Amino acid sequence: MAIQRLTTVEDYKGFLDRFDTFLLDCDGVLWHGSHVLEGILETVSFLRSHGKRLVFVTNNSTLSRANYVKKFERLGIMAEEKDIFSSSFATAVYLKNILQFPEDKRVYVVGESGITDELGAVGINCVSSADDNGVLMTHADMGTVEQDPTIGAVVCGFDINLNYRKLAKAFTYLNNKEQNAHFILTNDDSTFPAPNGVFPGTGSLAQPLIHSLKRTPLIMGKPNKPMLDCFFSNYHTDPTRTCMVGDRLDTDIAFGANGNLETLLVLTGVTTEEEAFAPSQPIKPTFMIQSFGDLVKAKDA
Ligand SMILES: O=C(O)[C@H](O)[C@H](O)COP(=O)(O)O
Repeated sequence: MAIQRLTTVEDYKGFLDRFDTFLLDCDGVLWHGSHVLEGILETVSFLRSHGKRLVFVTNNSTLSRANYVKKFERLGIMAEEKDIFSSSFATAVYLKNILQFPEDKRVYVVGESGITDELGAVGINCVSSADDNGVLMTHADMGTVEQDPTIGAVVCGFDINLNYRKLAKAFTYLNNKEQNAHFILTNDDSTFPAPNGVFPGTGSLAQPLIHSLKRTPLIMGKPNKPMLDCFFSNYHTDPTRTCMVGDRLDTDIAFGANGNLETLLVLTGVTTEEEAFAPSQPIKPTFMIQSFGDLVKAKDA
């Protein structure tokens, strides 16, 4: 099916009339870091005033839902925890409900507070790697990294303070065949969208572990099945009236397509128009728009 390009006020109005619920990716759609993209605040208010439901679906694991609420508020967007669905939350739900993670085991977290907070909120004991932030490792230290029999899983998310000491610990826990700890990535994004371009993302940061262990981790985030299953068990939306909006074909648009939803690609993030239209591109959005913030122009229709 050809991608429907939305460019006129009539296109925007026709598009909005088709849906009641929008699942919105965050980085690259709403904001870059702490910079809200043009027209987003107005579009969010306009959609809500017309009874549209907005759910924010993000692979970014660095904040808990409680802290996302604060971030949204700081940026001028009202949101409640129930409106936010993140890869950290999905990881916590998965460990608790699907793996029934044992109470006497702990999770070693290579990542930021979003993961430890969400795991803690469902009663899972964590060992945060944040204690090793900025702690350099020497060759002599290599003999000091010890096994920890209480570790039942290692969860890796985005970690701006990733270092060799954290990798050495995660490797040691995961390499113990008897312990057989679960290996979970919050998401597999190759790049991380920032205000001035893209940087290595969670999937790239986890490569040293994947390569050295020769183990395939379970990947929670978009577009993978665990996130999808977790989403549909937590939110009951009519799939025919729900649209997934994102800036990446390989995560957001694939996520929507895997859930049989229609999709809208925005061009304010990672995927370019050329990539989306490339004949060799297997993942195609239903719709494409320059920016989600353009939709407020439907007011004038
Ligand atoms: O590497 C990452 O963690 C991701 O690139 C990033 O956090 C993506 O978040 P999203 O676009 O799903 O909001």
